[in-house]
Amino acid sequence: KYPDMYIGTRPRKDLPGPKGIPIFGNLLQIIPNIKRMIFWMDTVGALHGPLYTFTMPSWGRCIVVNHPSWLEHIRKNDTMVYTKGMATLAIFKEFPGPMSPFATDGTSWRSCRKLISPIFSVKNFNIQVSTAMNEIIPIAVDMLLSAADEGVQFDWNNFSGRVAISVLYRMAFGLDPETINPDYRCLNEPDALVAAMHECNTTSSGRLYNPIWKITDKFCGTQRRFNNARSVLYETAGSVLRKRRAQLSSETKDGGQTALGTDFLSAMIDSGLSDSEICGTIVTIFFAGHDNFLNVLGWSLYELSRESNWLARMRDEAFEQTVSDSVLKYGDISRYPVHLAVFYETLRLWPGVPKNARYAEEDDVLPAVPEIGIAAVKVNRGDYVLWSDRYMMRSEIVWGHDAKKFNPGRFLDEAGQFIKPPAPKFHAFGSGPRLCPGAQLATYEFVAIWAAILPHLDIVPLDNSERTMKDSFTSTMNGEFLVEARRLVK
Ligand code: HEM
Repeated sequence: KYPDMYIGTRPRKDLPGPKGIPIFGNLLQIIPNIKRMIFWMDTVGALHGPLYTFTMPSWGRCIVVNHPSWLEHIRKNDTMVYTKGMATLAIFKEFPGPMSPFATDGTSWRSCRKLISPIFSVKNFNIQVSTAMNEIIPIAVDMLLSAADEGVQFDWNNFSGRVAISVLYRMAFGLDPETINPDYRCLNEPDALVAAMHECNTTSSGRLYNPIWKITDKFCGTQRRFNNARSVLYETAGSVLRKRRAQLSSETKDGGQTALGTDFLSAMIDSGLSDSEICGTIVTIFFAGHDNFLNVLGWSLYELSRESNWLARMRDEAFEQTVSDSVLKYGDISRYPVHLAVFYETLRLWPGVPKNARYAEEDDVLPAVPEIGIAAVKVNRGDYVLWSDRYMMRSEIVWGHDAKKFNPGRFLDEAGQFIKPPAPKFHAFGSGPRLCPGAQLATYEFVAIWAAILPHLDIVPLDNSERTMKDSFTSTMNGEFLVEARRLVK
């Protein structure tokens, strides 16, 4: 009954795809690729095109739908007709946790998005984000200058990860996590938060295509390491929250006005959220904001060091726009079209979530795509639809003949103004109801940090050869990215 597919799945003779074996479907092809699924999907996509199918335990029937027209349809119906599905939800419920929009669908998802909204809608968002950046950027630049003066080599990804944590921590709590300081030697100090983020992210993404992760993780010690790392994150959030609540209640007892402050924590306390809701939201923000910012800083340097004319244009823009030594404000980023174009182009080639999936709660039909000669596609209730932003955003069908080339110029008009690409053609921040709420924040962070570094420093990778990414939730660079910082001779 199941000649080439996983037991319980329905045959799909109308779709191409790699041939499986009875009962197990494509599991034997997937097992060696569990930790490199993105590359396996690239290889299978090169053979079968943008639409193909495979089956495996715990997921069942998977249909790969690598075209923006299908994504547009799926993502409009996200959280209701298409949900994350049990296989993925089980992983996200462990981390970032059950209170997170990543781990919920339908009405629970709506409540979780609401919990997170005070952060993105508070009136003084401009002030709190700009304040955090104003504090961290001078420290980061001083650290780079100290590395330049000593002529030391360091890992740019280590630097970027620490900047990412520092910015998030300051925005969340209005405090300095002391992850980075003006002396480059801080990069050699172990940092509990950075290590915990790394452990939670790597373990979670390694679970995605491992149908028996609950068993394997228990026996190889991963579960214990993961639990410890997750506790570090929740306890950090919990202890800052307890202190803040104690401070607020002593101010109230004294009969004074409580000064809530302008950080995310204050915004959430002010909206009446419970302790567990606040801690869950803070951990979600760390999960969502850390890796992606680290990655885009790394991949932008990688691309810019191979296309130095764009680096020169960014530097010219930074010199022209910088009127004083202060860090640019949140509202100033539209004056940096080249920085914006580089940010978007980096994310096009190295998207935030390179592969993703949804579970069909109902029977559905994906629209025909006549330009690639594909008729409407039936999706059965219980199927998973999978897509690879990496595949689509490097696809010549979607982005034209130079799709694989780093060319920020595609996002600039003739007058040099930035043109924001439409979603879901540009899908690095997702689309539909689950569109990334941190997109503007990340854009600002990117522009602010590069505009502060470039007038003072050259960051030079030691090895300019081609680099690859690891298979993880995000486009994480494989290995260290060793660089030297050099003071700019004016
Ligand atoms: C370059 C930086 C970033 C990129 C490329 C990025 C990308 C994405 C993508 C692709 C999604 C959709 C995932 C899905 O549909 O399954 C997403 C969701 C999300 N992002 Fe971002 N992100 C970035 C930065 C941030 C930051 C800085 C924050 C917050 C501080 C943030 C908060 C979130 C949240 C909370 C969600 C969950 C949305 C939901 O499921 O409703 N992101 N992000």
